[in-house]
Amino acid sequence: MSTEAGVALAATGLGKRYRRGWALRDCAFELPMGSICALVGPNGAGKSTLLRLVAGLITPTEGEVRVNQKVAFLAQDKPLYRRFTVAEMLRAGASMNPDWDGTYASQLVKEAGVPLGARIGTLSGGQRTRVALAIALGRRPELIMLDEPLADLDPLARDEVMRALLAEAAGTGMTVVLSSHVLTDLEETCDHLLLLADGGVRLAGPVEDLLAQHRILTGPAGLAVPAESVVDSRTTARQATVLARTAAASASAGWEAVQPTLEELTLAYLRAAKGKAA
Ligand SMILES: Nc1ncnc2c1ncn2[C@@H]1O[C@H](COP(=O)(O)OP(=O)(O)OP(=O)(O)O)[C@@H](O)[C@H]1O
Repeated sequence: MSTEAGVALAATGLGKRYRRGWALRDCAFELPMGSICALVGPNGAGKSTLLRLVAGLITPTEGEVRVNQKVAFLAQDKPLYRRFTVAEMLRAGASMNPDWDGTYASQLVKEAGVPLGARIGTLSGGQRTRVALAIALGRRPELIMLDEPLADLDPLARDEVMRALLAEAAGTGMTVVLSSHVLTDLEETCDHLLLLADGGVRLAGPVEDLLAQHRILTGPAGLAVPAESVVDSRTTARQATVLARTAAASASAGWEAVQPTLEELTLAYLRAAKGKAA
């Protein structure tokens, strides 16, 4: 592990066991301050558990996670009171957070075009998310974690929420951890990746480095695969497609090698994890 300076959060040997078994085990990674990190993994991989551990809502069974920044957490169910008006919800935010920046939270709500007098229950999914985001940001966090914030939003609302979030991050230098199943939402926005499967870290690091360390190889079916570095391989009657670790794989005879996109890289690791679990 490198020095703590510039590190937003760092996990070592982190594990959480519920009554039914381990949800997360032997988890180690480090996230630099100011990074925008995609947290991905199949259902039940441990993403929410990890975010809840970082937020301090649950305690680790083993290991530790060190958090060096002031955290806000936007949970999957976006806890907002349906009968409250937006203004009442903002006041509730103020009463629950001693270092609340009310002017800032109200400004974010106004920028989102959400009327302060509207009841939460009458808002669209996108508007509700913007209010929940404004309340999370009203604490002026240095690190914000969002658990599938875009899940129930249409593409336009997803785009708007994402833009609002990234504008905040760019303006403040805030670290962002964003869990999502929609890989295309993450492709253009995230500079770090944390991929979990079966309660373990499968891939972690700067996106640029991870992409540079992998190649997609395509070649005729039956060609000898560079076995030691294969993450995932698929074959049709004519063609084999392999995701291989290390750029050295590009030298393998007969294969055409290109750097994967983030979506291709992530899908290959998710497929590989599913294959192992099956
Ligand atoms: N409070 C809890 N009590 C018992 N088991 C739990 C609890 N929370 C999560 N689990 C279990 O821990 C494992 C990891 O769950 P978690 O919700 O962290 O996964 P996830 O990656 O966020 O999944 P999803 O993508 O479906 O939201 C699952 O097997 C889940 O059933």
